[in-house]
Amino acid sequence: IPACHRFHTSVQCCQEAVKENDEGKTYEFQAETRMLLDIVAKSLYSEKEVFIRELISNASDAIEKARYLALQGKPLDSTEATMKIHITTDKYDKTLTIQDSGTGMTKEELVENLGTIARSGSKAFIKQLQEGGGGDPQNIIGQFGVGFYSAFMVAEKVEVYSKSRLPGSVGYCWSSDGCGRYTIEESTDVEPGTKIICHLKLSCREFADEQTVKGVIRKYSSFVGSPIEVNGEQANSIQPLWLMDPKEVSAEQHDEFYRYVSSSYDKPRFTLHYRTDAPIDLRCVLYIPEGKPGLFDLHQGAQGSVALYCRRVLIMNKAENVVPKWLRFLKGVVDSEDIPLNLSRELLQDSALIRKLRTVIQNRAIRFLYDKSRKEAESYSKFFGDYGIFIKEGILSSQEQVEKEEIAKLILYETSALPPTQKTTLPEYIGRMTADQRDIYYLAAPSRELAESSPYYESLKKRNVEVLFCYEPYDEVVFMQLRDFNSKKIVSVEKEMREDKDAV
Ligand SMILES: Nc1nc(Cl)c2cnn(Cc3ccc(Br)cc3F)c2n1
Repeated sequence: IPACHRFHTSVQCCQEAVKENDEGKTYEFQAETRMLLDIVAKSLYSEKEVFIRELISNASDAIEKARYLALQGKPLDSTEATMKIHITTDKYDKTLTIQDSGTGMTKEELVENLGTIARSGSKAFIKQLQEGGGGDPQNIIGQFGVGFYSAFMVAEKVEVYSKSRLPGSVGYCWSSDGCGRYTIEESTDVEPGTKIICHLKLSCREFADEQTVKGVIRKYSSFVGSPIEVNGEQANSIQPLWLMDPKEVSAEQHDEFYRYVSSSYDKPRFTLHYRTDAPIDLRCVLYIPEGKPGLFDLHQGAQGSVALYCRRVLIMNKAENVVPKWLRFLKGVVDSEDIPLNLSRELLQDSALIRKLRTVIQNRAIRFLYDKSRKEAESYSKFFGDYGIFIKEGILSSQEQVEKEEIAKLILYETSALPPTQKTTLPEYIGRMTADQRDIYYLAAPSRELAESSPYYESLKKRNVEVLFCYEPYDEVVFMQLRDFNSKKIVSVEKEMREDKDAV
């Protein structure tokens, strides 16, 4: 036991007051630690069920660590059998037990992993939390241990049996009711690793039901690295496609994964599978559906269907802010290690991290689609026919000219330079401009016939100047909003002619 616990002197003791009592030592949490743990246990999470995700994540990390140590040549029976997470439910005792054969905890770690919070400037963190700041408090709550405390959202008592795999370690039993006091004592016949028994509150007894637990695992932990068994039956199985090398993944695997993430029965029209580690760690698989968007999908408020993961663990299954609104037709998974694992819904809303993620994804999606418009003009044109409305919305809703022009690279229009139904992009129009032409011209008309017979068009035709045709009122608004592209003015032929006439 660290010195300060033995000789209880107010100056030295950094952590807990120690009171002797018959069944071993009872510790008190320091005030800050207790405040933070109360926040974690009461308000940090939007849904209580995430405690299962947190405990599984800690168990999985502990197994990963043990696997890593084994690779380092430390003596360890790293047979696959022990590398499982065993979950058992008992409806009669109202308990949920999660056991792992990971590295386990020493007595110090059992105490430290919760106590470190007090030392890592929790006052500032608590203030930030209480002010609801959108900051990224990755330092503390992403850390090992605090997620554990979410168990007290549903448990009136939690027992932790743990034995470290360090040679010569003995097993301990840590127990607490989550109200600031805990006991810790040596315990015999503890397996190496950690076993956590949650004695559920009466109001949370649903988590002693096997089907409920399996449902929560399927929702958040389908892709966790270690096999998870619930009452002896495997409960997670799906391969995290996004972590695989893009070249290794077959079209069939994408079809199956697409159906899983989009809970629909069609296939992906386009698949964007990529990873980057700068400016942020990001692995993602994004799909554009074969099917046309439904009226509901068009709806501004329609929830995106991109799920946000952190290290294979689901954080949010309809992460609205991860992709920009105009890309809400994308479906798939975004996984970033830079997201603190157990951030709640509220904290994720508009954090700087999410904004960075969104920008990276938007730029990559634009580049991907622009490539498609050049390499697969036919399928891109079909895509634009079905989804162009979203892209035009993107131009109208974006705040910066640079971003507007980036998105504008994706729009297709009919043009006087190509036969009817063939379309061009703005960059292609510019590629055909003659040296003396300064502006990009467009003409709004209800149809091609009317456009070509318009007097405005006649004069430009004579001067052999290319004119873009737009038949929807919406398109005209897009051009008026866009104003410039690639430092060329976008000019309506009508206005141009009127000014000339006025000028004459
Ligand atoms: N499963 C597992 N395995 C390992 Cl190695 C660790 C390390 N920290 N934690 C979180 C934690 C921290 C303090 C207490 Br008390 C309990 C608890 F689960 C772990 N959980």
